[in-house]
Amino acid sequence: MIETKEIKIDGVLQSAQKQSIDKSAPTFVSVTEQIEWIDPIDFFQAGKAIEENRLYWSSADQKTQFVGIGDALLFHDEDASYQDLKEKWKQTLENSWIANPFSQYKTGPIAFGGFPFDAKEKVEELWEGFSGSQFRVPTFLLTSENDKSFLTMTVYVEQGSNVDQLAAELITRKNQLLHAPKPEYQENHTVLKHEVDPVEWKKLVNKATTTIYSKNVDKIVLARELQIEFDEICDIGQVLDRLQKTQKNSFIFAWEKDDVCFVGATPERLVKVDNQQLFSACLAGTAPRGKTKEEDNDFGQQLLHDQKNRNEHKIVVDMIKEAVCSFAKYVEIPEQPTLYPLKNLQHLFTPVQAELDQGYTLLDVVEKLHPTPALCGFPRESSLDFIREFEQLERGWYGAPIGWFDQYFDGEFAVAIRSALVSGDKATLFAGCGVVEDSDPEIEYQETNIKFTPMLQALGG
Ligand SMILES: C=C(O[C@@H]1C=C(C(=O)O)C=C[C@H]1O)C(=O)O
Repeated sequence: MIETKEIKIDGVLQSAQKQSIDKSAPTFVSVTEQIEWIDPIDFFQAGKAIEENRLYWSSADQKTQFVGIGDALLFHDEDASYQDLKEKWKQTLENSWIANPFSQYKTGPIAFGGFPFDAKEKVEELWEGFSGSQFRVPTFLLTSENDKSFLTMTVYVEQGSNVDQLAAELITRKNQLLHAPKPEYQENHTVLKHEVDPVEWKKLVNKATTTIYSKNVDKIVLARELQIEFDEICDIGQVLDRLQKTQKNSFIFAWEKDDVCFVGATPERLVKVDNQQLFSACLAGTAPRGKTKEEDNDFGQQLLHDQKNRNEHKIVVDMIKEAVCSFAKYVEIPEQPTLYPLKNLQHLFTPVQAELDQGYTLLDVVEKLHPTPALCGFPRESSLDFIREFEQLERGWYGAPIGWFDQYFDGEFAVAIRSALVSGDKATLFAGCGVVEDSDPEIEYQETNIKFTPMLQALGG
């Protein structure tokens, strides 16, 4: 890996080509520059004009946004192996040329993507383009942080590449993206809404409670689907804009592939690693928000003292604690949960902090944590068996790790809930909830209805 501060694209490409010739192998090139501030969603919209896959990520504190356009590199692994991904990334970086004077700002070569909830699930029509795990390093990556904007361009340079032409093409497309006219946001309107078999779903909740009662299972998380149709092709930029404005304390994400886009606003951090500092979160146990301050406070206090929700939450805390302990010398977890307020509901929340032992990376932790009992149940194998056998829906990337990592394997993954798969004028929304011994199907059904709300509203429903 060569790292320089020289950022003139033609100079960098020429140097990289010399390296390709010396090593008889293509060089992975990444060049970062600071640019004038640009609105991330405008940049995302401008990406539509150059007809390349787009992606979007906003941290839950809304201080960092990433927008990616194009695929400089795609890791697609049907087996969704975490270790293979780690190895492929290391190999890619071995023969690379990284020109980045701004590496402290989450810039440079960064891979974005997701894993399936269950790598053994058969991929049917709905999730067709999203089989296995897929990670992409965008050709153009906008990093927006603390009111500063940076652009990282990434390409492969081969021994025989015409580097002058390559540089000229990159500059043309970059100018198209940066100087596009302010895009018009198209209003999305939902014209049809179809809940997939709510009666059957409630029966499934009953079946889960019976199984929990009679067998050695403590918790099973069950999901359901809501299908909608729009009067026109859905504008993802509009959806992101609404999510960004309404869903505080949430990671906002979009990962587009060939006109299909997985988009959502999830409150649930799986894990973040920054310079071996690890941050995870336990989020399970749900109540609605109140209409008045008093009612809201009452709902929150009831949730904090509700034994059913506290049990559901504790299962998640115990598992995450055990998993993180296997990678870290010390782990800090408060004794009692607090409330995590969202626009439409509130959750029980326990933060987790640790120092990751040398030799382990973000991807090792993601592999160990997923699926947590917040999305699968407990014990993992028995609840997964139940989901595989009885849940009537293809989870795909729903409920699975989605996120990013940089050249040092620093990065962040969230759990892809409160999400929808949008394809043209149709979308499928997903929501689930933890079922325990004393769960009531009607109450769980109502809880999933509230969990659909943020996406439904952002989609114009
Ligand atoms: C499964 C979902 O949410 C999860 C389940 C929760 C619960 O059962 O209380 C709370 C937060 C999430 O961990 C979802 O939103 O689809």
